[in-house]
Amino acid sequence: MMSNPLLEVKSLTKSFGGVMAVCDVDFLLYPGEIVAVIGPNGAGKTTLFNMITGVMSPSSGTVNFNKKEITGKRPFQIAEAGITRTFQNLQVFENMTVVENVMSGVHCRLKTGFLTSGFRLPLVKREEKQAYEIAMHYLEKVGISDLAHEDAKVLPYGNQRLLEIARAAASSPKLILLDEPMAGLNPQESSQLVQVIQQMRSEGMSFLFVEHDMETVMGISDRIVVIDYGKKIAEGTPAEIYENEKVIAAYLGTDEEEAI
Ligand SMILES: Nc1ncnc2c1ncn2[C@@H]1O[C@H](COP(=O)(O)OP(=O)(O)OP(=O)(O)O)[C@@H](O)[C@H]1O
Repeated sequence: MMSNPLLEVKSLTKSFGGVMAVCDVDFLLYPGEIVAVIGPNGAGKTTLFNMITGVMSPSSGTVNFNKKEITGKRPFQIAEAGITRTFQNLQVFENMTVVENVMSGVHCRLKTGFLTSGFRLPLVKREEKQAYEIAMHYLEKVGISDLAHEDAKVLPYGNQRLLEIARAAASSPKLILLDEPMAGLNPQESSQLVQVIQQMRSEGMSFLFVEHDMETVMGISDRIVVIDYGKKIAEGTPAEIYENEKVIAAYLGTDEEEAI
C-alpha cells in the first residue's frame, strides 16, 4: 500500500492482574480501509478497542493515529484527533429526538457546545442551524431522515443502530470504530447497515470493527485481524482468513468456545 497508515497499533498489551487480555498485538489500517477484528468470546477484542479509544490505558505498546502518538490519551482527546466509536450496547440519548442525537455528534466539531448554546448568541444560532443541517445530511445518508423529529427512544432497534452511525459520522472523524454493529439486527437491517458502511467508505471514511457475524465480516472487510487469547494469530484478506488453519482451529478447536 502506498499511503501512510492511518492507524498503527504496535505491540499493544493489556494485562488485568495475571490475565493477558491483549498481548503484543500489531496491525495497521490504511486510509479508506474497512478492517475487521474477529476472535472467539473473551479473545480481547473489546479491550483492544478500549485501548485505541482511550477508555483504558495499555500496559505497554503504542497506538499512532494520523502520524501522531495517541497512546494513553483521554477519550475526548482521541475523539478530537478523529476517532469515534459505537458501543456493543446502544448509547442513544433517549430524552432527545433523532436529529438532536445526531446534533450532539456535530457539536464536537463546532465551536459552541450545548451549554454555551443556552445564551442564544448570533454565533450560537448560526451554529445551531449549521449543526441541524449537518445532522439532517447524515440522517439522509443512513436513510432515516423521515424519522428526524421522533423521540429517539421510540425507534426500532435497527434504526437506533443507524442513528448511532449517523451520530458517529457527524463529528467528521477519519476513523469509526464499530463494536458488533450487526448484533440484534435482522438480515434486512444488516444489509442496510452494510450498504451505509460501504457508501461512507466510498466517500473516504475508514472503519475498524468487531463483529461475530461472519457473513458481514467476509463480505465487507478489506482485511481481517484475528485474535485468540489476546494474541494476533492471523491477518489477511477474507479469502486468506477463510482458509487459515489457525483460525479454523481457534473457532472450532475447543469444546467450551462456541463456533460463531
Ligand atoms: N476490566 C477487566 N478486569 C479483568 N479482566 C478483564 C477485564 N476486561 C476484560 N477482562 C478479561 O480480558 C479478556 C478479554 O476480554 P474482552 O472483553 O476484551 O474480550 P472480547 O473478545 O471482547 O469478548 P466478547 O466477544 O465476549 O465481547 C477476558 O478474559 C476477560 O475476562
